[in-house]
Amino acid sequence: MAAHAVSPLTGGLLRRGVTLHPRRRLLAVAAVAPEAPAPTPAPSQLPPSPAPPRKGYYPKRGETVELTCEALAFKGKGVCKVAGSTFVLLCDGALPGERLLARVRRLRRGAFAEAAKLRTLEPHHDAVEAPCPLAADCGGCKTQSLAYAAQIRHKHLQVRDLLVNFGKFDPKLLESSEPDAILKPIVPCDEIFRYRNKMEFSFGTKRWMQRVWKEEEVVKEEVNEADGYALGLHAPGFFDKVLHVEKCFLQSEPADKVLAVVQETWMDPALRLTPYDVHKHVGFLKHLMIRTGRNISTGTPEVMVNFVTSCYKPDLLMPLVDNITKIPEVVSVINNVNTSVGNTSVGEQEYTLYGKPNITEMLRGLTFQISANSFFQTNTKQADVLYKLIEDSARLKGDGSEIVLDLFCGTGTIGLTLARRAKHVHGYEVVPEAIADARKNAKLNGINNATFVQGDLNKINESFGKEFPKPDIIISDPNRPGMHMKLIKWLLEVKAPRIVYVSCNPATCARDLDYLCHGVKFFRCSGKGRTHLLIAVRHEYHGEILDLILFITGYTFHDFDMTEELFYLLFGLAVENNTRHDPGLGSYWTTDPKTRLGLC
Ligand SMILES: C[S@@+](CC[C@H](N)C(=O)[O-])C[C@H]1O[C@@H](n2cnc3c(N)ncnc32)[C@H](O)[C@@H]1O
Repeated sequence: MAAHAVSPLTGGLLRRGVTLHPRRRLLAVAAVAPEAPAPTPAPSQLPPSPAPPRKGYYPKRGETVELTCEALAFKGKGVCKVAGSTFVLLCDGALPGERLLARVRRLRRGAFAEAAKLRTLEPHHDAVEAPCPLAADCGGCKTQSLAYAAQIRHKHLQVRDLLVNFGKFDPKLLESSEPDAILKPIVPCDEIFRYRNKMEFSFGTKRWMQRVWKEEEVVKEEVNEADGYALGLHAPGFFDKVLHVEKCFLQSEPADKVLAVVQETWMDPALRLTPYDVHKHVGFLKHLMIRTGRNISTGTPEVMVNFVTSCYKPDLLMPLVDNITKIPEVVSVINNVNTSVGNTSVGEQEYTLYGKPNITEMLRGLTFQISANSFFQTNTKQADVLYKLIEDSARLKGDGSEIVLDLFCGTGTIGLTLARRAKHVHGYEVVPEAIADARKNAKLNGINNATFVQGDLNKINESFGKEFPKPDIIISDPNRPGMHMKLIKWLLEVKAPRIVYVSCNPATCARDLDYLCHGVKFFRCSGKGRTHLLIAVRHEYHGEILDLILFITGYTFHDFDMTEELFYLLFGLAVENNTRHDPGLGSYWTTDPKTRLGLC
């Protein structure tokens, strides 16, 4: 299969195996409506007048440019332009409405460039003071100085544009004022700090210093880097530079206590602890992962600390363990040993150095065990809201007659919350440890009508679906690359009356929705009845607030491909005459109206 197209604008993988033309990748952002202009400042406050319009401007690497940020792209990068030019420069830390000085870092196949922000010339609209003193330099949070309401507005715009440009949905139908508008309002998060139940900090040999600005002086990037050990989060765009972090507003207070104790202890020369050098591949400490759960009897926080190291030397870790276990909330200390040169935190071996091998958390009245490497939604409160929405959207009759298929089930959380109202839940997941956790979680909650199977949903064959009855409700919650074409094909063939699609990447979600909703040649559905497609999109920014966006569509299908019905009866989108090649299946996709009506 060809290399995946990685789009910084859309968050990564789009069409599997198809490299999108770089201009096309820009579409998702180019269509974002610019913000309303900021109120005009008094003449005394006016910044120096911008450079004259530069038509046909093309940046040079290393050049310092004055930019205006117009919108936010996926992962919070600012979409910036030089005055008078249409050329897009993506810039970390630039926010809509801001005028800034930046240095051009990379040119991306002539279609757009990446730039590093040097300093603000004029602040953005909706500016708020970032509570974290590291916010301007840390790769963890990118939009802390943007009012939360504005963050939500931008996320909404991004999702809408992705659905229009990649999902091929009619913008009028997406956002009509009718109650059946497809794009529902974002469900915001009540808590905008300390909401993450898991943070992963890196140990590093290159400490990234905070920038100090002197009036009118352009500080060189190199000045920010100094040799020295660090424990913290990566500087934006650098895998080898770590910003030293002593407390983090994203994690729980007990987790902050752990971080502080580790920081006080680990650099003591007497302990002979060394950070792992990602260039030379020497050193011991790789990552510090801190997870926060809840004691199911008392409801108080319980914390797991996971040291990821390059080899197994528990004696070296013991002084750290002794200190952190003085914190009453710490109930588990784990050591994952990862001998590979890669940067992941999953070890080949896992050892429990103190307490229990896992912590617990409660969601929708159920108890879940979480081990160091199992997937668990990172915002517990918002996960509760999401699962409630899923339950509502699934609309199980509650008479115990329906079959639920939970694809990408992780530790079984969604399926288990639905099991109480279903006949049986069948869960599929690739990670064996997650399947083991799912089975344990079923037992822990006295649920006997759930079966969890380990399997790779990217590699399904004709026998998939034979081992369980035809599902009434399918939950699909893939990770960021979205669903494989084989799975989409199977979903279209099985014609479950209801699909709930939960996504953490609106770009691949938009692509999958296009495939699911707008037709694939050779896929035809027959039969009559009501079919609903429900899509819940969990819109996640790295280190940012988790919002939920719920799309609900319903349609009736008759003799045609279910996607045709959706296309014509529900959305009535304009038909284009073009044909796309889908290398995943070796077949052709078409938007030809005759094909869409199943007449081919
Ligand atoms: C976004 S998580 C969802 C987990 C679960 N539904 C939840 O809410 O906790 C996606 C899950 O898909 C699993 N996964 C990723 N690729 C997979 C594949 N090819 N086949 C099956 N499962 C996969 C991951 O291990 C992860 O547990």
